[in-house]
Amino acid sequence: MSLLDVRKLRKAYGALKVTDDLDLQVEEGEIHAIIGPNGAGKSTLIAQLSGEAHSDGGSVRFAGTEMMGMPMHRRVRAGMSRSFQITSILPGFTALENVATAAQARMGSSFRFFSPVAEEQPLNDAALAALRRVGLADRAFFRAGSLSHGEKRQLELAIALATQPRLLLLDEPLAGTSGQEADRLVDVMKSLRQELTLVLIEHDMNAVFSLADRVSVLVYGRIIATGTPDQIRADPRVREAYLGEESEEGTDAAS
Ligand SMILES: Nc1ncnc2c1ncn2[C@@H]1O[C@H](COP(=O)(O)OP(=O)(O)OP(=O)(O)O)[C@@H](O)[C@H]1O
Repeated sequence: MSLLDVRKLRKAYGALKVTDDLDLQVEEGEIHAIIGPNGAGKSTLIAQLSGEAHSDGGSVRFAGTEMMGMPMHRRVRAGMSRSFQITSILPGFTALENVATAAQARMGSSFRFFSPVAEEQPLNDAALAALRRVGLADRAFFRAGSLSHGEKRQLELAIALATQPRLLLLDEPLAGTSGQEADRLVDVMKSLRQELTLVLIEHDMNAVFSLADRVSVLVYGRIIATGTPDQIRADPRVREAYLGEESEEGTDAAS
């Protein structure tokens, strides 16, 4: 049984079918990248999986349980969490406070790790562990606003990790980073493979092909191919629909 089993997922904006009977299977422990041209529906898919966006139909089974109709905080408690954009970080609060408060808010106050609210130590311990996990422990007491762009992206990861997910959904975790910052984030994601399953949307093809165990290609709201990076590179349907000649040079084919 796949950890995440998506069948016939649908969502339309008026006449525009953004996800169109989409099927996707994600296996436990893998890093699964979703690539596709601009406007293919990647962000919408992540929002539908996390419960942030309503779906018109279909099934999203996570660890054997149907998630459709469940609000986001219940999916988080079930073990499915997504990272949020830098804009959700509170610049005047420390990195530690950001992780602790955001994780608590996402799970609701009744979650076992973070209740009762009056008892802050377990909350701070969990937040610190998450910061350590992404290599940001030495910035725990720095104001989030003073962190570099790459560190803010690490902080986003820590916030998502503090909810102790079994499956982590990442929407462009490398956006806006380059060089060493991107390399550091790729290393952090690789190290997470041992303990959780990652689904990520990413435009940086070099990162995708070095990081992912499997890649799914989304075009016009449907997954047209799933396979290892080598299989995807060699797939004529993918080349025709999406990758084109740019992939041969290892450039960013999606932007
Ligand atoms: N709230 C909305 N209302 C109407 N149309 C929307 C809405 N959100 C997204 N769309 C449309 O749905 C399509 C898919 O958008 P989405 O952002 O999911 O694509 P994407 O693959 O993530 O694109 P990109 O790679 O550019 O981020 C686009 O045509 C977009 O214009």
